[in-house]
Amino acid sequence: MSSDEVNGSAAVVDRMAGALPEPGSAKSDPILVVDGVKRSFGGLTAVDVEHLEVQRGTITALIGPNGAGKSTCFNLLTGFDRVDSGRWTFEGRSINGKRGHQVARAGMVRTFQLTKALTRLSVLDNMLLGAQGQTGERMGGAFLRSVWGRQEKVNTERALDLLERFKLIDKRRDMAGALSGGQRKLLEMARALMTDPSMIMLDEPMAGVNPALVQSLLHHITSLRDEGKTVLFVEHDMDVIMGISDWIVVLAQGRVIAEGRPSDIRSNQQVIDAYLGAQEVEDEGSVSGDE
Ligand SMILES: Nc1ncnc2c1ncn2[C@@H]1O[C@H](COP(=O)(O)OP(=O)(O)OP(=O)(O)O)[C@@H](O)[C@H]1O
Repeated sequence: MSSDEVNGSAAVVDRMAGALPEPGSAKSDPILVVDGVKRSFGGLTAVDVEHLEVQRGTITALIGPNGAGKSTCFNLLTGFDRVDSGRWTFEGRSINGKRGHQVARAGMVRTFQLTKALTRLSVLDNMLLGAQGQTGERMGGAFLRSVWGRQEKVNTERALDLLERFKLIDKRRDMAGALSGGQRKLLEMARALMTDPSMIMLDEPMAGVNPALVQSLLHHITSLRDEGKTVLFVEHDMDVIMGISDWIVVLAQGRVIAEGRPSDIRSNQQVIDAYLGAQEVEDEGSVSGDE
C-alpha cells in the first residue's frame, strides 16, 4: 500500500485519481475554483494564483516558505482582504467581493493563525459567536443572547455537542483566555463548525500545540474529511503535512509552483529547492511545545 493510500480513505484516493501533479491541475469535482487572483502590497506581489482547483471531500495542504502568500491567499478567498483582480467560485457560485460572514454562510469557514477566540468571553460564548459566521468580534455575550432569542437554544445545543466532541465540554464556562494554546486551536476548529460548513480552512492548526494535542487535532481533521467535508490547511510541520494530506499545493512568491500527492511533492526538485531543503534545516533546529 502506498503512503498516499494510507493517508486517505479509498474514496479519497479515487477522488484524486484523474488529477495530474502539476500547477493548476483540473480536479474531478472541485468545490473551490480560483482564477487569476492577484494581490499586491506596494510593489510586492503577495499572491498571483493563475488557476487552482480544490477537490471536494479531501484534505488539501497549502504549503510554502515564509512570506509565500499562504495567509494572504486565505484572507482573499474568505473575504478578509480584497483582491486586486481575479475571481473564484465556491460550490459553483461566485463569492467574489463577499465579506467574511457571507462567505461563512455560503459554507466556507476559516480559522486564523493567531487564534481569534475572544479571551474574555467564555468558551461557550465563543462558540455562539461562531454560529453567526464569524461576525461580531467586538460583541459581548449579553448582546449575543438578545440577538439570538429562540435561536439561542438550538445554537447552544449545537455548541455543547461540538464541545463534547472536541473534549472541551468541561471548559465551557471558563474564559477562552484560560485555555492552553492547543485547547484554543481545538476551540477555533469547533467554533468554525457552528455553521456546519462544507469547507473548512485552517491556518496553521498545529502551531504552538503540544504533541498530545497534535494527535487529537489530526484525528479531528481526518474525521471532518471522512464525514465528507473539504479541508484546506496551511501548515509548516512536514510530518503533519505528509501524514494527512490527500493533495498538496505549493506556493512560492505568491505563485503555485507545484501540486500533487505527498509522494509527488516530496520528490519535486523545484519544491525541494524553493522550500523543503530550507525546511529540513529549520526543523533540525526547532523545538515545539504548548503555550
Ligand atoms: N497587510 C500587509 N501589508 C503589507 N505587506 C503584507 C501584508 N500582508 C502580507 N504582506 C506581505 O505579503 C507577503 C505574503 O505574506 P503572507 O503572510 O501571506 O505569507 P505566508 O505564506 O502566510 O507566510 P508565513 O508562512 O510566514 O505565515 C509577505 O511578503 C508579507 O510581508
